[in-house]
Amino acid sequence: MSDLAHDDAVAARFARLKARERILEVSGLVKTFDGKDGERTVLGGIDLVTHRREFLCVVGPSGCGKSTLVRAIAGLETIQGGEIKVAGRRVEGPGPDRAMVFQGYTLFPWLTVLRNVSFGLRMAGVGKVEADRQAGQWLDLVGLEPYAGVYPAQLSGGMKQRVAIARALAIQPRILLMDEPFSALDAKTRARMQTYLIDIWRKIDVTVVFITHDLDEAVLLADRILVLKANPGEVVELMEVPALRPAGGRSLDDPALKATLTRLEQMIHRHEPSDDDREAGAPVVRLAAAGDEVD
Ligand SMILES: Nc1ncnc2c1ncn2[C@@H]1O[C@H](COP(=O)(O)OP(=O)(O)OP(=O)(O)O)[C@@H](O)[C@H]1O
Repeated sequence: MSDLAHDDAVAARFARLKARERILEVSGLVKTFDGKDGERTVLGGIDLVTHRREFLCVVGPSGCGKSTLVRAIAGLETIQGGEIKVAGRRVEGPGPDRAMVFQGYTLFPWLTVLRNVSFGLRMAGVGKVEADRQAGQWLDLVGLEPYAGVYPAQLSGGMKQRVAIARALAIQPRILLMDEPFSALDAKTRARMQTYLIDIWRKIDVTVVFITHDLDEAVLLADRILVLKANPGEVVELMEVPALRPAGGRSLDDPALKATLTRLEQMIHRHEPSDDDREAGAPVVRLAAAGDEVD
């Protein structure tokens, strides 16, 4: 594809995305916490619109409020200003239209894989036989049907996260909220999980909000990337990733993705905490950059 045809195809893709229904609308979101030195504003007025079936990544320095934002969308935090709407309805607390997957393995160790996945369905009043049938289908989707009868302790880290994804999706949420779900996994497993997740997301009607520290992961996965800065957490930019989704998945060799990555790194570098912040005891913040691994 020529550069121009590629740019046109990307523009058409974003036009289609933005024509879709608004699933998540965050306006003027303010979140404060009481600390020993008084009230601290963690999120200082966040505005964000995410469309149906969009894949949104959230990046920003440690402590900028990524988890707090996602927890607020989940309905797990009281907010001090603004509002959050999911499919047009104001969020007042947790609900089945939103499901979460965390970094740590949060499966119930005393339940089999199948029962872990059917748990939410049973809680929602679905009968045992039907809940198990549906759970089996979700396990099939994440490629773990053969492990239905085993216990989480018998699974690898990547498999546990696939079960956690199946469990979250089983209640058919509108939004899947993922807080650094792959960051405890080794690089190879993590790459495989990214591919699995994109395959699953393509097959079902769900909008993903995915927090990551890893900018490579963000450009490989996202339609758009929400870049936050810290103290207080505010939106720096909602960046469109100018790439299509080829059948074999995106590659960091794609010049458009390389350029996006460079721009992201520069943007985050500009918003890193100053020496004054560091001296004041704020956590030293940086994101791992491509080609900058420790050995
Ligand atoms: N329950 C709480 N009480 C007081 N302060 C809190 C609470 N939860 C979070 N904070 C503070 O709010 C700020 C934002 O935290 P949050 O975990 O949302 O950031 P983050 O961007 O997800 O960080 P990280 O990348 O390190 O996970 C931090 O300074 C944190 O200490």
